Amino acid sequence: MSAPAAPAQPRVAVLGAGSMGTTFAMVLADAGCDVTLWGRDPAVLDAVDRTHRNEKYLPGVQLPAMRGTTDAAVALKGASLVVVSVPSQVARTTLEAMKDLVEPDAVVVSLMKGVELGTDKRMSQVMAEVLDLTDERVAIVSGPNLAPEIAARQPTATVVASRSEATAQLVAAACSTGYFRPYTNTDVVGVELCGAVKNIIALAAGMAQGRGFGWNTLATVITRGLVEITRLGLAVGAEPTTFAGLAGMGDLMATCASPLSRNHRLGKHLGEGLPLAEAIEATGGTAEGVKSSQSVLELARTHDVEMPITAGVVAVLDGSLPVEELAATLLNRPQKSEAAG
Ligand SMILES: NC(=O)c1ccc[n+]([C@@H]2O[C@H](COP(=O)([O-])OP(=O)(O)OC[C@H]3O[C@@H](n4cnc5c(N)ncnc54)[C@H](O)[C@@H]3O)[C@@H](O)[C@H]2O)c1
Ligand SMILES: O=P(O)(O)OC[C@H](O)CO
Repeated sequence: MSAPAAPAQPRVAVLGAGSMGTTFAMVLADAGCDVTLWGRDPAVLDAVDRTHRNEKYLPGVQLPAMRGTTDAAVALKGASLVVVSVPSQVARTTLEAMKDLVEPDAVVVSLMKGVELGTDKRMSQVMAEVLDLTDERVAIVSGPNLAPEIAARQPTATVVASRSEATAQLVAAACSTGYFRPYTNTDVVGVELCGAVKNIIALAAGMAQGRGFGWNTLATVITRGLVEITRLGLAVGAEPTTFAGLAGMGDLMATCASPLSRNHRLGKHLGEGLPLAEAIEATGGTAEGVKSSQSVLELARTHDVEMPITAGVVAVLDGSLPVEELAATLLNRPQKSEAAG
């Protein structure tokens, strides 16, 4: 089956009116798409519809013209592209409630960077399962894409991945603007895993910063984090070239280094000694790594892949390892060759 043809001005439904859903809706509208943003909060969606502002998630940002609605039927009617941007752990229930409303040929795009708890499935797998999608109807957008910077229309690049190059090109064309440049890729597994696992590594980077450690430690966490991501990715069929790209090293650098990252901030709060519940409260927004660390570690165990940073983060989060002991736990493992990966 070939990829669906692109209409001149694609009608797009964006599901999830948080910081990334709203930001990507802005990119799509700037790129010339006819956009409807769906969310649950009537006050937020009413303001998006009437004044094109979302002060709750993107304070001070003037959005281009778009519709806002809490009615999924309104958003999905006639939409040839459906973009999903809810927290990963609610993707399945959100889509199940709407599955009869999605147009039969619509391409469904995930912005989500998580792995489902209980099933260890990536978001493209969850979407395909719930909506009964062929490969040609599934795409992922992932890269160094901190929403507040995109919303300020700062120069940004990303990766649009689909098993179908034609679908990736169609989605890339729909979101291409003077400040947002998508590259296509057919490695859905690699692009998606990079996006989910970098959040866990960013938690570790934040913990290191919260403990007062400097650049050497940060560079070590990033570099050895990439080794972990690569190990797991290769075990589940990712392409080796993806890890050095925007969705791999690119997103890892942005998320581990920037205080705009919720995962980084949450890790920092933990490193400074806040208990998990207080750290989550202080961070605000969705920090996917908290839950995905468990599913990623399970996935790693299923494939017999060693992920010491991920295991350490899980142990800190579940309270079995004090955050002050994380560094020593990682550094005191048996000596090994870097060439061993
Ligand atoms: N914010 C970023 O910089 C960024 C960038 C790239 C990708 N992402 C990814 O995008 C996804 C969404 O993140 P975000 O930053 O927009 O999160 P957010 O916390 O800003 O917003 C989450 C949105 O989901 C809604 N939501 C929460 N529970 C829900 C439920 N049960 N059913 C339906 N909707 C629900 C919230 O009301 C909110 O509108 C995540 O997977 C994240 O990793 C975020
Ligand atoms: O705020 P975070 O930690 O979810 O990171 C946002 C994006 O994924 C960065 O690319």
